[in-house]
Amino acid sequence: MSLDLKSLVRTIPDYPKKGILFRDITTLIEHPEGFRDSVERIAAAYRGQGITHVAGIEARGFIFGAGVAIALGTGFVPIRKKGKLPGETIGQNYALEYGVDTIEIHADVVGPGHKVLLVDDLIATGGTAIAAAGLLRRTGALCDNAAFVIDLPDIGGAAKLEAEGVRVTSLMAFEGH
Ligand SMILES: O=P(O)(O)OC[C@H]1O[C@H](OP(=O)(O)OP(=O)(O)O)[C@H](O)[C@@H]1O
Ligand SMILES: Nc1ncnc2[nH]cnc12
Repeated sequence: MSLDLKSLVRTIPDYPKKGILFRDITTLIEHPEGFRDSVERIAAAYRGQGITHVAGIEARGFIFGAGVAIALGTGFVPIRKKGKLPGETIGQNYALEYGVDTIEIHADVVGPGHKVLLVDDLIATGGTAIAAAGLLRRTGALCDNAAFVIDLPDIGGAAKLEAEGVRVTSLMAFEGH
């Protein structure tokens, strides 16, 4: 029988702000089969599709994105929070469910002819992922697929990302906020 990955995600109410139900993946990744199956199920959906790079969003997207890149045999592109990358960067501001932030990539890391799979742990408003896909596309790379461990469909981010022309998959969904 396949492992119930959703049961391994812990929910913590009122973190980091009152009213937020925080979906905590640390309990999923400390479970050996839970971590391995999460990565493998994402990778399985994209094998043979010509993905050249997996891009992961700091910080939780690095955990799953790096694993998926290894599983697919691709390079890994870190999408970092502002000021962390040493080379020339391009950046994008975005709004979070609970604040604002800026993400950056190296300007020369991917470009025309590359097909990038975006990976993150969770999509809520979609602000982070839309900013990330936009950054990758500004390089000339193709970014038409994004994979998440968790979707919060009632917040609507996955639908917004789809409307930007990015096909979205997720391993589980939590209803409500
Ligand atoms: O769909 P959105 O509303 O944009 O929210 C989703 C993003 O929020 C979380 O990251 P966070 O910015 O909290 O950073 P962290 O990974 O460093 O904890 C999560 O890991 C996603 O990247
Ligand atoms: N509800 C939530 N739980 C965990 N991470 C998040 N990032 C944005 N919203 C979140």
